[in-house]
Amino acid sequence: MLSIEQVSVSSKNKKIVDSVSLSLHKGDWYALVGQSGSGKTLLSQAIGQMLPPNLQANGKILFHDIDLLTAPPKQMRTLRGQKISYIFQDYQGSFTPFRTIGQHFEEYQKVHGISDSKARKSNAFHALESVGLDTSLYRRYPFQLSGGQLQRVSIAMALLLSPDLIIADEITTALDSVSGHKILELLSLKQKETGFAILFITHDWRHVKRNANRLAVMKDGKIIESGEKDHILHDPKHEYTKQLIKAAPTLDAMQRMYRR
Ligand SMILES: Nc1ncnc2c1ncn2[C@@H]1O[C@H](COP(=O)(O)OP(=O)(O)OP(=O)(O)O)[C@@H](O)[C@H]1O
Repeated sequence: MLSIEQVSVSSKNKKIVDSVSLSLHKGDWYALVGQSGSGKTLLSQAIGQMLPPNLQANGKILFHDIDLLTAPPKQMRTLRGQKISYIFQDYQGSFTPFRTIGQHFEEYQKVHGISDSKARKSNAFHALESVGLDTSLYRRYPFQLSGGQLQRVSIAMALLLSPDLIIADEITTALDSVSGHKILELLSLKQKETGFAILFITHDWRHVKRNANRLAVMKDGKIIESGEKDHILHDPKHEYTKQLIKAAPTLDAMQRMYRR
């Protein structure tokens, strides 16, 4: 479904992401892990032509045979939301404070060509319910919702048009661990229902272990190890991967806590 081939991201004088290749298949939960500043976010932004203007991506990113790096902006605007959706860590920044949740749903659907206002409202209500939220939230303002509720609204919106690919960048970082865990359970449930693939950027090995089926480890702009999760967790080849795994000693303790 998504094939990233030899992709680099550079500024005027520096290559930040260096010849990265990876591919996602339908239903994959693909974790992208690695040190801070290794280029995970920039790689994910390159997929949707969302890079900051001072950065340039090279290589090929094929999504159902469309090269996303060269697709015209109009086509990208349609693809984003309908086929590829982003969910961010900074969910608060995704909402305009003086507009209700309902107005956000309205705007999102209008942009994507849903012209029937009754259908838009019913879609929004259904989307809220599908992520376990009460439809009364439709009339509320973002500041009247908790962090976990707002991130649920982001997920409802991201899934509204049934995309094939979700790009989730540190989506639980700003939440407490129980809310974060619930958000990932929700995403996993939705993935089972609809079969989207997810590129899941995280620092948290607990989430990798629980949710991912495949993963890639990035360091200094390069992928140093990738493949099946079980394989890498049990037999890491690269010293840096071994260190990352070792640095998550609370893993088993946390799992015991979740099971309780
Ligand atoms: N617009 C930009 N111009 C120049 N350098 C940038 C720009 N945006 C990010 N960088 C640099 O590129 C590197 C990679 O950033 P990126 O945000 O992709 O890292 P990351 O792996 O996602 O890190 P983290 O895990 O901390 O979010 C960092 O050193 C960052 O400072």
